[in-house]
Amino acid sequence: MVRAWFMDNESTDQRLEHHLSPPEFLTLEELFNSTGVEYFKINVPTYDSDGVLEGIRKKRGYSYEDEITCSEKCLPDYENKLKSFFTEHLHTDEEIRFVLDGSGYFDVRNGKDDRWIRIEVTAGDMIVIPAGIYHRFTLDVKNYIRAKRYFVGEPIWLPYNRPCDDMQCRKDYLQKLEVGFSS
Ligand SMILES: CSCCC(=O)C(=O)O
Ligand SMILES: [Fe+2]
Repeated sequence: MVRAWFMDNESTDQRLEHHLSPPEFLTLEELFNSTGVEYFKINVPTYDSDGVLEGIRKKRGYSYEDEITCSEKCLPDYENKLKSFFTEHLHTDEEIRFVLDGSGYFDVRNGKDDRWIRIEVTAGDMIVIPAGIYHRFTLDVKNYIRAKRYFVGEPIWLPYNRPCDDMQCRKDYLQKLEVGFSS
């Protein structure tokens, strides 16, 4: 079961869980309603043949796919990449990740009050981070994740660091936040 929770404001190691005291968790429905983040459970041993991932890809038009491994050994320019992943930013398109192995945290801003929500992802978790939402990523204390990345058309990975509130994708996102998300 994927978990999501509101973060504390401690400036200790970003790889720690950073729970409030007492911890305050969100359900997937609460996460979706307050951020637009979507979640799919995929069975890693059978995803190639069971049709679940294929169905999502077809329905959403994901035409591009590749794989990324984040570990000190496998990721070129590791330190700088991790720094930029964890710098608050947004994209003009969805950020789609399907975790094959390892684990990590995607942090997204709560729509209502801008609080950080931490989403823990492990093998079998597929998340879709909407265009225009402020977010960031960090490895956890195990320092390893392997994930597939998807994209509609030619991939654009460019991050726009906060603040970039004048961008059209940000305005579109805020509009969806106001009227409510629909998948
Ligand atoms: C789990 S994928 C690693 C993070 C990443 O690709 C990103 O933040 O863009
Ligand atoms: Fe991102």
